[in-house]
Amino acid sequence: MTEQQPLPQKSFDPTTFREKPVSFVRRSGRMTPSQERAWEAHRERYVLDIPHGPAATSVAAGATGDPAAIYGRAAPLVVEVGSGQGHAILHAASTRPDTDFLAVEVFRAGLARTMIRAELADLSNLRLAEVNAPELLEHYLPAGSVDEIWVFFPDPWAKARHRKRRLVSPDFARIAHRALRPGGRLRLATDIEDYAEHMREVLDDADGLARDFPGDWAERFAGRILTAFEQKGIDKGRSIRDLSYRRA
Ligand SMILES: C[S@@+](CC[C@H](N)C(=O)[O-])C[C@H]1O[C@@H](n2cnc3c(N)ncnc32)[C@H](O)[C@@H]1O
Repeated sequence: MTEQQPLPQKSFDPTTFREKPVSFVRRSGRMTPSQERAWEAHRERYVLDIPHGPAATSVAAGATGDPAAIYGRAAPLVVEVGSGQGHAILHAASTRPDTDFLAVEVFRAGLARTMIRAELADLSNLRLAEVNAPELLEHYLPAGSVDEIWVFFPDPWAKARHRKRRLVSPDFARIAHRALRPGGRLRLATDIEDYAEHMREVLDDADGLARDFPGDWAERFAGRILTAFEQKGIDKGRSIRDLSYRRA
């Protein structure tokens, strides 16, 4: 009798396993020696110590954070999803000392750059989180605790088979609605026309979020500085589309 061979199994990788598709492919995260040094020296001051779940950038079940305890005061909170190198949030944190800011990014070298500039400016109203942003907004932060969520130039995932990875989805709209306080805002910008239209369609349909602009697109949000990333889009002749939604 021949023994039946087991079918080859896909191996289970606990560092990438998740229930839902994510909007990023984690880059190597390799840092320069000076970024490594800064990361070690200042992570305690700036990086939230969030317990991870099954994936390296997930939020462990039951992990929560209290903004008043994190910043040592009660102040409006702005969360930037996918802060990249931190240009927008560093500018905002240094010009608005009465507001607290949280940069959420899965790319550690980007966070290290943000941290170096935060430390140079001695910013006490900025923190960094190295996690998948939707999980932080859905589980870690208390419901109604965020004044503004910023999503500037999210990865477009242009190919049809990758669309499910787009950050802005009906599920994200629900998560943003939960995290925002009543009257809070979700601000977005992109240089990819098709993604701009997708975002507007999804968010127009979302329960509890209302368009906060007349006409087709929002005005450029004055607090959003021009980043190198945006400049590249402009150089390619792309239109920059802003959107703004208010939580009922
Ligand atoms: C195209 S870049 C834009 C960066 C920045 N907002 C800017 O305008 O320069 C998108 C960034 O979002 C980050 N990102 C994508 N999905 C994310 C997620 N689910 N959680 C946290 N960061 C994410 C990526 O690592 C990447 O750095």
